[in-house]
Amino acid sequence: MTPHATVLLHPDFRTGAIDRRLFGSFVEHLGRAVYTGIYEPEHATADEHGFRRDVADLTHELGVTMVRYPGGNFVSNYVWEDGVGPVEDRKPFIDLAWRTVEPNLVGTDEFLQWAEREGIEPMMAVNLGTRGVAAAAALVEYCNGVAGSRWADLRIANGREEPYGVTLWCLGNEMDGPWQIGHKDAHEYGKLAAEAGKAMKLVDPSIELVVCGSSSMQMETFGEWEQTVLSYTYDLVDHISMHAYYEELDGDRASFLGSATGMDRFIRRVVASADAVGARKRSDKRITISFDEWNVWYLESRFPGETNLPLQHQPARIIEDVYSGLDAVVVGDLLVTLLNHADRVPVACLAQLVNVIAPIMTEPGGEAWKQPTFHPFAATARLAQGDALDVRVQAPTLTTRRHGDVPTVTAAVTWAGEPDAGELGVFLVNRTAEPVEVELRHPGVALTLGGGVQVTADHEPAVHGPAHAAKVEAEHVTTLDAAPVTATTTGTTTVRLAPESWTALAGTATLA
Ligand SMILES: O=[N+]([O-])c1ccc(O[C@@H]2O[C@@H](CO)[C@H](O)[C@H]2O)cc1
Repeated sequence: MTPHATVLLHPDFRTGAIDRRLFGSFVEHLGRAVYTGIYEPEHATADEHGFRRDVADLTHELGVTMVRYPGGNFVSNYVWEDGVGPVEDRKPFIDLAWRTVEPNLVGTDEFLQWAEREGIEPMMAVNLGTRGVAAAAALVEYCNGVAGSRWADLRIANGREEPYGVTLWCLGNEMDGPWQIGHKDAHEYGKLAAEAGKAMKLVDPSIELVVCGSSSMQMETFGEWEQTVLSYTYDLVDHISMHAYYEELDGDRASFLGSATGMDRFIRRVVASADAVGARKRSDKRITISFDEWNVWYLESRFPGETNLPLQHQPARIIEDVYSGLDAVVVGDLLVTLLNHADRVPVACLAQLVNVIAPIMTEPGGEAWKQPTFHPFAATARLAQGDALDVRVQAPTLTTRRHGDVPTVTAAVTWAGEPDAGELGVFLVNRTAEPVEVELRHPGVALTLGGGVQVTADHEPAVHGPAHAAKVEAEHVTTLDAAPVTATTTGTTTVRLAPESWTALAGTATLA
């Protein structure tokens, strides 16, 4: 039988090393991400610091390497000094981004110590909405400074002697978005980011800076924004941010299943925009991408919009999207795109970690459980090791309303180990409603595929709660003891993919 698609791979053709920070996530002071999410002192599993053990354990199982904090839109009106020092002296404030009274029980020290205890790298954001250069530099000094200066000494007085050594810093959040508190145009933001970033690196030259790119590819200022902002900051920053959320709109399943091709085009366009600035500057420096918000989010179809939110005095159930098996297939496919851009995307954050558009859900005082989207992320974080290979996929395309022509099959392959003997991770997506045969072509390479994980899409609306999540898991997430291989010859291995599915397989390979 003629294969539906072919995937050509060879270890001599590599895209780049997979930075472990690709498996980051995000905890914002938003809804129940912090309070009754990672932190709930009254919970049965809470540790001595008030953080939920069950959530931390699921975070480890998810394979999250890094967590971005404290926002998001929240950071653009956050006064970090109000969140440090004795808890009893801290004052609540109205967070304007999500119209919620923030009690300031968890702040910089509590978050950074949680991340440290859990072995997770923190990624911090500074407020460039309502604040500026001085507050940003002070926060870097508070986190990373040694004894003998004002803000470092304040940290020490607050009980933390050792600097935290936070490496990754976001210069604000989505500053192009009209919804952002302290929204700016590209020139205003570019100049402020350049000055804030300069000051922050003068405090600690070892930090890496992320400048804000566009909030989405649909923003009117997209492209122009990237080039203007980088014209001010190119020599200073390390990364430019990308944010993208995908959803099924108007029952357009084909477009939704093609989301990862939309993400791929978005990445290529941001790379082109950044490289255009570099070319103009005759610079050999390459700006990389921090894809620090990505996920499925039913934003347009279900989210009421921040300005309509009633003022909340308790952690509220804001944007607690419930995910389906279909959403999980798309999340797996988005990870395929990220792997295929390993050379330009070293940092990414699944937005978010818990309760808010999240793979982990909790009930206050109750259980914590996995959403269907948990599974492709966990399997990819586990199996994608070493380098991403530069694979060549040939597959028929189909035309979608939102993304134009998209391939019916996508693939990523990773190779860890020696140049002539590697452990493989093979990630394959079938976007069609029929099973397909995919021929892996590996000339000169002896390849053995083992087991893995398969996720299939469903046709049912997702229902909130652990019982439905468990049902989706039972029916649509399968541990494969063996790869679904249907034929082999020297140099080819054919696998069969279920309809609308994401499959991850482990393998071993040696040069023949
Ligand atoms: O497209 N939009 O309308 C849109 C609106 C808000 C928005 O916010 C971003 O997503 C929020 C949730 O992760 C983060 O706090 C923020 O950075 C991201 C996109």
